[in-house]
Amino acid sequence: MEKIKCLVPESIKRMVGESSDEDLASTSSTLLHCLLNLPQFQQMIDDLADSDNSLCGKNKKVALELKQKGNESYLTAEYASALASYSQALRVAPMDAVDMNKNLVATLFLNRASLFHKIGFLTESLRDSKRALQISPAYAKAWYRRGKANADLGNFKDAVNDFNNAKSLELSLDGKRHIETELNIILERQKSTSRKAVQENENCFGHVDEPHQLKISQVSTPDKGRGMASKCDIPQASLVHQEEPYALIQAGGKPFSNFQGKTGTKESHAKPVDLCSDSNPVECFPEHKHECLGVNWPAILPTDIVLAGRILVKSTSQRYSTVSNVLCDLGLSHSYTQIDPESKLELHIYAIVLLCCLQHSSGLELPINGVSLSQTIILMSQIRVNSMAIVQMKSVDDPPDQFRKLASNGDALTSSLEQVPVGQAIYKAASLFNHSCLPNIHAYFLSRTLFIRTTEYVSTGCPLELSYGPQVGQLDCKDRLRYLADKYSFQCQCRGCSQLNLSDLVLNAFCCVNHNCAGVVLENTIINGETHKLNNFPRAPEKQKFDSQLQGHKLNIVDINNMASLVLKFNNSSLQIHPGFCLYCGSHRDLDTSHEAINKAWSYIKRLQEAIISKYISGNTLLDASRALGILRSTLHAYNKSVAESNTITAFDIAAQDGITILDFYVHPVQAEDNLAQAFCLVRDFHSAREHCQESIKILQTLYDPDHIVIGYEMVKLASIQLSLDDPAAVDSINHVGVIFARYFGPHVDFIVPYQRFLKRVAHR
Ligand SMILES: C[S@@+](CC[C@H](N)C(=O)[O-])C[C@H]1O[C@@H](n2cnc3c(N)ncnc32)[C@H](O)[C@@H]1O
Repeated sequence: MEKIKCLVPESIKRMVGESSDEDLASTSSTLLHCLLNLPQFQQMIDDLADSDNSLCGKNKKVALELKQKGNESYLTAEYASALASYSQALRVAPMDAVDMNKNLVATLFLNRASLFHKIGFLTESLRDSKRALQISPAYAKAWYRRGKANADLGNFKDAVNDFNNAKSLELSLDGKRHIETELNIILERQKSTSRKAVQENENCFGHVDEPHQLKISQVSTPDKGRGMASKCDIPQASLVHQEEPYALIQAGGKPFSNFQGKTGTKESHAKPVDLCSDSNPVECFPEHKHECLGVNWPAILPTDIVLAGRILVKSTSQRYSTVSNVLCDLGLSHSYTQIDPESKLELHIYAIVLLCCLQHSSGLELPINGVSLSQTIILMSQIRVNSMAIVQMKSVDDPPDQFRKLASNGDALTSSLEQVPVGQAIYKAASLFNHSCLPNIHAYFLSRTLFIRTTEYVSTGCPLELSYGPQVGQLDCKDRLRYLADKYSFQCQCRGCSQLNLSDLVLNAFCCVNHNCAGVVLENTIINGETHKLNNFPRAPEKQKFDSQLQGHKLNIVDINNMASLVLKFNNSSLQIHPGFCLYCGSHRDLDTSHEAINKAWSYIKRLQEAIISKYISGNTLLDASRALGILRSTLHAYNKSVAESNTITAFDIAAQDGITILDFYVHPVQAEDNLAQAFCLVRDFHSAREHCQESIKILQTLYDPDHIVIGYEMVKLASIQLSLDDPAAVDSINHVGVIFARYFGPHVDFIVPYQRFLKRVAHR
């Protein structure tokens, strides 16, 4: 891409960079003309779309390495990475390669089928085991896997047939016995439950009794375009929306500058594979040929572009359907005109590349001209703003086993309940939900189905808004605004970015030089954002301050308001904010000197981190780091996020002072709180681990709201540490976890957070 960009003449770059959506037909055809005359461009299309010129090429050795990598990732529950490795292996594995007496491609399909089953993608699991059987019809494990998928999909008759085939093909006696046992279980299930009931309970994850979609309607807003609002008062944790994807692909692909799906979680860099929503995906989407016939573009181009390709193929393969029909039908918003010139050029080039690839490899009957290109660019711009990353909880292993393992090691569970992206999709109706940094709804997925639930009581007429990524408590206002402008090209108008809130004031603040004062001192960059809020909403801050964040949490309002009045002094109707001056008592802090001190302190702490990685910690390194911590604590505000992060170091500090070597412990700032608890657990200092967890929960409750999901994740850790200490307070923590997760996932909590079931049982005992 970079090479091609460099070959585009400056005049065309300028024209494309300045274009609006109305100019697209002419800008794209000018660029098309230019690129088609470049031999380098022709070569690129050949490399991407011609299987003989395959960039990756078929290579058994590479396929075996990727298979091994996939197996390792699978074992460590790195499911997104395992999925990417198996899919890449499938692309490069020669069709006739043999590995351990089995066809390699069939084995890879089988491994991926097991993985899909694990993460709840039953249709994909069924499809991949079918593919394995097409290649190796006598593959007992593939029959067994297909039987498992069929059983969980409620297709009991097929499942029984598959298990019988597996049993007759299986050579080992143990294997036969195992299949026999599972077969009996399935026969029992078939007998005891009607097929309909099974489908409702398992395939639909038990949500059938829950009414939804009655309570919301589409509205038009002055500052955010169309949006969704409540038609009646909606209680907390109500299901307000449920939807299947319009188009879907596994998340990731090459990171494409600004182009990522909105998610609220991490972004994936896995390669795209096919996760189709159709029952017969291979036939429906010719680009799927890439997996076994060696076309490269779906593996090379960014996921958003491949998703656009999928929609184009789908639209043109349906009779009477055209791209403009699809654009009309989707009716999605886009922000082409607002995006930066560089991204506009990339979109133009990708549109040309995509249509050329589709024509070469899929026989797409779509002329490549200004009209089709401008439609493709609009489609890509829509995907950019509206696609969603499908995420699954990483730890989906049987929780009791994990706990048993931990218990037998004498450790507590401190692994985070991390979410991993497994797909990227367009949900047509859900695209109408606007963003808020203080969201009142929460989106989650069961397999590919999207669910949206209220996380607080929503009164009639209120907008229903979810977070596209950043939230109050996680980033300060300026960083959230920058993120949303970069990724989605809009200036956020949500209540979190337009009203004062405590988090934004303390997240990156300095403390007051006066030791008896808990007020905050802000820098210019933060003040600009906060003044913007005050200018836009000039009412007295007391009235609008933190209540909106705290609806439904009356007990804590008093605490947080007390905190708020401690950090800043409300001055009737105005708030005077000046860089370097305490918002409460007005004392002055020299910010330049403070910055110098902090940078120096961080350099000592980084040295300690390096020492920990090298597993040699000298006394001096420790002493310097401890002093540095003191400086950080006396310079930054107590609720500054970096102070919380610097606590991590204390863990190592104490551990190392106790003469304990910390093995294989890698410090990553983003996982600092996790690391801290884990470090204490590693050195069997569960009391300190508990203290840290409680402290970090206290900070997080102030930065977010007291029952935010982030606190739920921390509470799981606290509960597991308390269980290790036989601390009866574990029951309260577990109950609190239950309250928080029920708020976000309603009755689906057991599917999303399997630990929850186990924790509840322990609490009950
Ligand atoms: C996924 S769409 C949401 C539906 C959209 N409002 C519509 O009319 O189709 C995202 C777009 O909505 C607008 N939007 C969503 N949340 C917003 C917010 N908090 N502030 C300003 N604009 C917002 C932006 O234009 C953004 O690109």
